[in-house]
Amino acid sequence: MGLLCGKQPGCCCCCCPAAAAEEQLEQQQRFKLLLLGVAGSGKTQLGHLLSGRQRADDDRSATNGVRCYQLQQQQQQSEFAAVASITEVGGSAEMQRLWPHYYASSHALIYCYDIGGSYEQLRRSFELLQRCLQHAALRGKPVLLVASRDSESVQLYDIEHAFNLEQLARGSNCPLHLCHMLQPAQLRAGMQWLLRLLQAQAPALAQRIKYDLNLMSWQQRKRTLLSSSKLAQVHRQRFHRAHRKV
Ligand SMILES: Nc1nc2c(ncn2[C@@H]2O[C@H](COP(=O)(O)OP(=O)(O)OP(=O)(O)O)[C@@H](O)[C@H]2O)c(=O)[nH]1
Ligand SMILES: [Mg+2]
Repeated sequence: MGLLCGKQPGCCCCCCPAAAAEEQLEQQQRFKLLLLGVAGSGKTQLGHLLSGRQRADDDRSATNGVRCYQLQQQQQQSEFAAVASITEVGGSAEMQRLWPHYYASSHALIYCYDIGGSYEQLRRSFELLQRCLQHAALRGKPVLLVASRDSESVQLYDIEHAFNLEQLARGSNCPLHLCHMLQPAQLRAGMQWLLRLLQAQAPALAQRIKYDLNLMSWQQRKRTLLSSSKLAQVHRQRFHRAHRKV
């Protein structure tokens, strides 16, 4: 005879399969989005837009570290409810060194670029994106590519063709969608595309993130162990040399 839950039918304790399924569903619809792009590309601006927060007039400084935003999608506004936490990491050369630390725990990438920038600036920005997507912990994850600022002469399809973005996406196996930050309907459709994809891939992505995080912590432990054993070896060598001399 198995143990029965003593609570009312439909209760939400951990022993109910219904509660476990609900918890799993909840976890599946909570997504972590990483917001990257070169310095001044509009990440902080976009974070405020997506979270519906007003950016203070005196808040114009570069992000030195990370900034977090929350996005809540209600079921009434869309086919499903979802909560996304968005983490912006600063885009300066120094901050870019931090980026890889956030890849493994993220479900998807939102990448900002200034569409009004020169060809050279755009080329550098997409080269950087390519390097990000080649990282093992980002490969295959969905990417929302968001243009900031106005540019009457350049359209999204010009960018797509000039920088061969389709091939970039195929090369890293990352589904890619382009939109413009200053076009509310486009941005909304872009976020819908991203969240729908994340919802469809939620169980597989959850497994992948767990695996990548375990791998990361194991590699960290291995490095610590190796460096401490190296220290021990140096200590032994010193001792042996002194011993031989005697
Ligand atoms: N007019 C206009 N200004 C923008 C737009 N996007 C960003 N800006 C301005 O450009 C400046 C830099 O934008 P941020 O959003 O702070 O850039 P960031 O990518 O967060 O930069 P870092 O934090 O330094 O990596 C800010 O003063 C913004 O007000 C845009 O689409 N239009
Ligand atoms: Mg910023």
